[in-house]
Amino acid sequence: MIQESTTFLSRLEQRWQQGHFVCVGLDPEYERLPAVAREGRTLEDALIFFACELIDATADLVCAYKPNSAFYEAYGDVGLRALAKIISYCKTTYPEIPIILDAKRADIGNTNLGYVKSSFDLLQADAITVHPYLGKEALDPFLKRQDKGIIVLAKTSNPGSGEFQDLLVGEQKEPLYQVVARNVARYWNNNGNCALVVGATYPAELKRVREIVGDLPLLIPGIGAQGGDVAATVKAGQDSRGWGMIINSSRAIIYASGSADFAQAARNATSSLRTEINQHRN
Ligand SMILES: O=c1ccn([C@@H]2O[C@H](COP(=O)(O)O)[C@@H](O)[C@H]2O)c(=O)[nH]1
Repeated sequence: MIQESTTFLSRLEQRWQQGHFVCVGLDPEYERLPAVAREGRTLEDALIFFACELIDATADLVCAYKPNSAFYEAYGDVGLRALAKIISYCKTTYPEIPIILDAKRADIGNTNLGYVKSSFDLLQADAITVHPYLGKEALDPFLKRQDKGIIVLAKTSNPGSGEFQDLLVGEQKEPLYQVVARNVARYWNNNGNCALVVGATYPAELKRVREIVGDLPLLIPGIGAQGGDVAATVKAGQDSRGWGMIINSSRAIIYASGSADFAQAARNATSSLRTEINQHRN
């Protein structure tokens, strides 16, 4: 039996209630880390130091953290150990803040059991991003985890996302991303643990997804380095309560300064984004 107060969604809602909608993306590239993080440290320790300093500097301002596994996998065992330690640090120090592992997993059912084990049971992430291409049946091992968040790609933020996602499909000739959004909200969310990814770079599509899915949570990347507009994002993305948004920014926050003051600069950038978001909420 899962205690409702410990689920991904309940913790997210507690953060929203306090006006927190920014998700800081923890996507470190060693070469871009400030000298103060690199000097005198191993690669593993530098990644950990950088991320934990960012977490300490922003924890009172965010609704979630989102490490993208690619940035850690790129460093092999060292990176994966760093990722595990960063997640463990955050969960121990700030247990109220959910951690989204951006890994865009999904395979056939029994292979997904491996992904579920590695992301939720070993790494202890609270939510994971998955792609919908294999369908609900295959994703069941993820969807069964009532305590976790299953965040399905619908309309991604990249310039070429329309190649497949905008294809008109089915009897209604609807864009594929809208069919994904509807199916996830209607048929996949039996455990109340689903969310969708919709890029801030597509505010019209974001608005349409919000109309389709009601109050389902939306992870919205594309603010900051990708140029998404905050006002348009909030207008289109907020739910009936003025909540429902996990607005991610990675590079614009974590590299706000390349110097010793990087953590304070990240705090300032997070705080400005938080203020701007709240200015545009109903
Ligand atoms: O549609 C998507 C899905 C995921 N992402 C990821 O979010 C961050 C964005 O980083 P920025 O530095 O703020 O651009 C990154 O991890 C992406 O892989 C996305 O951008 N768009």
